[in-house]
Amino acid sequence: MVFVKPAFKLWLSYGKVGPAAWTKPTFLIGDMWEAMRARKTIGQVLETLCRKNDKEPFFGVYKLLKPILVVKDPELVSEVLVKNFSSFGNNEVTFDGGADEVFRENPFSVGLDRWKELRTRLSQAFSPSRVKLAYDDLLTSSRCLADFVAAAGADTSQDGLLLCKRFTAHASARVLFGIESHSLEVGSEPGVFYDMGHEVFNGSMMQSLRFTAYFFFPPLLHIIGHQLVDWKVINFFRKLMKDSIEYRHKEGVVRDDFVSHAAKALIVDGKVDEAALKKMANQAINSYIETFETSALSVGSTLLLLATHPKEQEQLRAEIRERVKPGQDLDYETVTTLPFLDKVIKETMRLFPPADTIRRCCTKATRLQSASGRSVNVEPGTAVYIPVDALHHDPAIYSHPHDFWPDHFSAEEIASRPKNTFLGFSEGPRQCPGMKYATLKVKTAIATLLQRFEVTPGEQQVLPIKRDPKAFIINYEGGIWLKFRPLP
Ligand code: HEM
Repeated sequence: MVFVKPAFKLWLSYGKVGPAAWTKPTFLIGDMWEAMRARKTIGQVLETLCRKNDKEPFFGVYKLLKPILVVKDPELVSEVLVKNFSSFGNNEVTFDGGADEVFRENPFSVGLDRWKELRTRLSQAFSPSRVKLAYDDLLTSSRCLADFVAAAGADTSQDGLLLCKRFTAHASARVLFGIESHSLEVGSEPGVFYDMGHEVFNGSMMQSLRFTAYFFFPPLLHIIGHQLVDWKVINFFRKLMKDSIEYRHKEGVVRDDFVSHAAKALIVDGKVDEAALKKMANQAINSYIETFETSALSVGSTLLLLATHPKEQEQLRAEIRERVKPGQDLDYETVTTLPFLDKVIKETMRLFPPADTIRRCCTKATRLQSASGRSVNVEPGTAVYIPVDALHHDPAIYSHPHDFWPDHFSAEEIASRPKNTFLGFSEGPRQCPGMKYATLKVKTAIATLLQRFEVTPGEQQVLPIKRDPKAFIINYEGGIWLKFRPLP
């Protein structure tokens, strides 16, 4: 009690966040209880609090006893994410030191000292020219997805999320590890490559507990262990990478792809350098984890929105058919320059962003001052949250905040709203380094499917679509159910 009361008064003691901009948290529990019980997502909890603090550029909340500054004014969002990186460069939870072997090689989870090195390495691996190299593999996987969908027949309502995860597993096996997986083989189970990706976020009770602790109460990880990625998964991928690189080296296989670029640094005197392999495999595992759920969900969400918006679906198909005649190949230049496809994908990510909250930690004392004159001193160690859902659904920013309205991404609408208010991949130096690759993957899959099928909601689809707060990243109540009718 002696400790708790002052902790709850902390925002007031900062003096600058006045009572109006300070929520009244539940004693000991704070403001995130509904998110902790999976009744709402964190993004939804923050969105409700943002509406209550409509006039405030920022406000204080509590996650258990931890005070968090929520910044919602677009100018200040830019300050935190882009302009004042020296004060807000760190993510909320960092894993430097002895923690999880894989996660401590991920720019997302390390402090600024290591971040730069890891980030540079990853940005090179996913540079625009390397992403272009991945296109043939992405197209092959998209065609396999279309064949897989066709085999089920027009009357079958298919589990859209499972389909999309099978697709990302297939694409990642080709692009990141240079192997063929069986995850889109008609009549077969999704296979071990899929299972390993699925296991990361849907593994044992202990894994789920660790992920929950990672988001809500990181000190608990010191007691229950930091190992977020199971050793079984890590060892599987390390061996896979080693075998793939050794095979190419022995057989003299030369392909201009991700794996060949990785292999160049790994073979020393005709043998695989084990230490370098570990690093490279950790990077590939992280990339597989980053892409497995997020890309699958982006493809699945886009298909669901197109299935429930036939007019937009038809408009998109007409755009594709105008550029690609029947029987003609969908090439890289075409996929990356279809304007309506680009709008549809961004609009899907606006309505249902896979990352609904961006969490930073202040590293250098600074002062945030809004144009309205309100200001707050932010001390090192303070957690700062950007409420992505609230910004994406704000009627002051988007003309049709709760509708599927691809024209939100027309040149006029973009010019009429403040910068950095679309945060599907975030903004600034920590913006998602896989953005170009993930976007290409989603676009290729959607364009390939729409060329061949009309998509409609399956009978089990729960409508209207609502997010399922129990999902680790994003899902919808009852899941995603789709039917694919072949087109002439
Ligand atoms: C549709 C798919 C994806 C979405 C929606 C997505 C979204 C995001 C978002 C919102 C962030 C947070 C950025 C921030 O903290 O400001 C992020 C970070 C990150 N993403 Fe992605 N991502 C996707 C796919 C990928 C892929 C394919 C990779 C593989 C390279 C990847 C690697 C990362 C990494 C390493 C970070 C941390 C970056 C840093 O802290 O510097 N993501 N992503």
